[in-house]
Amino acid sequence: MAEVLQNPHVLLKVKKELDQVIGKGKPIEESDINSLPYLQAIIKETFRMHPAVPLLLPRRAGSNTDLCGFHVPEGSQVLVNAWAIGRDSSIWENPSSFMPERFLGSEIDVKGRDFGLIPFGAGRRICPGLPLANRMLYLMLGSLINSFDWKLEGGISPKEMNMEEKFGLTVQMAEPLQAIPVVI
Ligand code: HEM
Repeated sequence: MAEVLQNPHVLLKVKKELDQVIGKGKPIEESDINSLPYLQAIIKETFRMHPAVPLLLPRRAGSNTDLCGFHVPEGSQVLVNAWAIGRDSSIWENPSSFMPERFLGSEIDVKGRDFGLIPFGAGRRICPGLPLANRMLYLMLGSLINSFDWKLEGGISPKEMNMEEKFGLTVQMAEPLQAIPVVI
């Protein structure tokens, strides 16, 4: 939501998509999600830049392994930095820019098969809540955007928003977003 409000051109574009596919102010149904490619791209782009669990869950190396020139001894704790992967310029063009368009027409998804985008992890310990979370995100974000217009509290402009992050097991905005819904 913060990225959408910070990028008014993205907000305009997704509002237009929602208006055309669902109709202004109407609630979103699960069956609508497939017809909303730009909303889907916004969620993927948000996961790329702001994975909620930035280091996934720790792993332990089951055996001695050589990986990309590094020796990983058996029993080592291994952390996978999904946050850094999402900002890696060898994988993503302009990694610091919020550009949902990069996912339009792309096959990349968040289900653990594209290692450049693993907000739910991958492999045997992938998040079991993925199917639920993924659906809920579209319904929540899409409904908030389609049901209201939004203004930033204190009359600040999108450029003045503080987008700094606070790291921990999960990552959050350092300064929580304060936005006011305006009934359409
Ligand atoms: C946007 C929402 C969510 C995100 C981004 C997320 C992300 C993650 C990540 C990154 C992991 C670690 C996976 C790994 O290390 O490979 C994880 C594990 C897990 N998640 Fe989620 N999750 C979300 C929602 C949920 C929900 C809704 C549930 C339950 C209904 C859930 C239950 C779990 C459980 C039980 C694990 C541990 C799995 C294991 O270690 O075997 N998550 N999640």
